[in-house]
Amino acid sequence: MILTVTLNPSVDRALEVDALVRGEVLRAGDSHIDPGGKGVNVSRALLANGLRSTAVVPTGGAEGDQLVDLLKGEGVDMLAVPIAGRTRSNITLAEPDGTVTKINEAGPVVSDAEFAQVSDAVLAVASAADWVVICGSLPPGPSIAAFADLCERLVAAGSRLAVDSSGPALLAGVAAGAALVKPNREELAEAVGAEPATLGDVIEACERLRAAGAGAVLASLGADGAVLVDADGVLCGVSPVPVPRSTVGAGDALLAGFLAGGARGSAALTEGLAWGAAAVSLPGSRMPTPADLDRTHVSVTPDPDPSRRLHP
Ligand SMILES: Nc1ncnc2c1ncn2[C@@H]1O[C@H](COP(=O)(O)OP(=O)(O)O)[C@@H](O)[C@H]1O
Ligand SMILES: O=P(O)(O)OC[C@H]1O[C@](O)(COP(=O)(O)O)[C@@H](O)[C@@H]1O
Repeated sequence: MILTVTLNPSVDRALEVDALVRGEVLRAGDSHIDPGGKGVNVSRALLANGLRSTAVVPTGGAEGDQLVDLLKGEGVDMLAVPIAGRTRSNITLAEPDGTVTKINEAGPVVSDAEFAQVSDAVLAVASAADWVVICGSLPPGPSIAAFADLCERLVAAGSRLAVDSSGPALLAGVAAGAALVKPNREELAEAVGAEPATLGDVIEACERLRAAGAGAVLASLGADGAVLVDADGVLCGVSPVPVPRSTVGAGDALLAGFLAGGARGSAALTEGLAWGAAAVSLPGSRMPTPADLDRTHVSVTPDPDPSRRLHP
């Protein structure tokens, strides 16, 4: 069983528009409402592929109730911790060429007492989980020290911890000795203070995060695929998608596929890339099912060209 923890979940509304024009009334085509937040999406992707997980989510207000209903509707096992604030709604505007514009709310304030309740709920069930996967932004309220403490307690208790977050929260996961971190390109750049231009730059940045405490680094690079750096060495892979439809949740699908594939080596990276590519081909933040997965277009190599330039 995988335990996902989304400290700042959301109700995600995706609208398809012909073209984004500032100051105009835009008429939406298709629209979707999905339960959202990065850990929630990992749980949804695992479930879509027949794998068990439990999603820990602080929830509050009408949107919190809606999130719980949406998760129930999809059959996601959850541990909802009530909070006083209102769960956020995030909006995605998707254009036909695959361009996605997202508006993410900051989210409700989570008080110290509420964060302690969430932490206790996680720690109470963590020992039964194969992985504890903490994903997404931190809500306003909890200090980085409190988040770092949760990560450290999980690692000390012997949990395999994965962290997919940004900024100080990502670095706290690294310093706590998370078994896996999953930064995207921007998060990696922020973590090491340098914008990667080549595959070699990405590999070097991943090695720096490993030196700082992370067991493995799975760096997702959008259309440039993903790089895995762990104790076994380096693997790079791509899975081209001719016409991306919505990249929302692609990183979450990649992470879920990587975990489902055993979290190690070429097979796991292939699985992650297949799930990521499939998510990009689906509308909104819909997570791929086995019927959506095509592993034949994935290529993974242990011997990448470090001078290969990333898309600008
Ligand atoms: N334009 C794209 N074409 C093909 N695959 C993509 C594209 N965008 C994302 N992906 C796939 O989804 C994964 C995660 O996307 P990325 O944008 O790096 O993560 P995040 O959603 O966390 O920002 C990538 O590693 C890749 O496998
Ligand atoms: O916690 P954050 O960073 O604000 O992100 C939350 C958003 O990320 C998502 O999980 C999508 O993730 P991606 O970044 O992988 O596209 C949405 O469901 C959610 O609205």
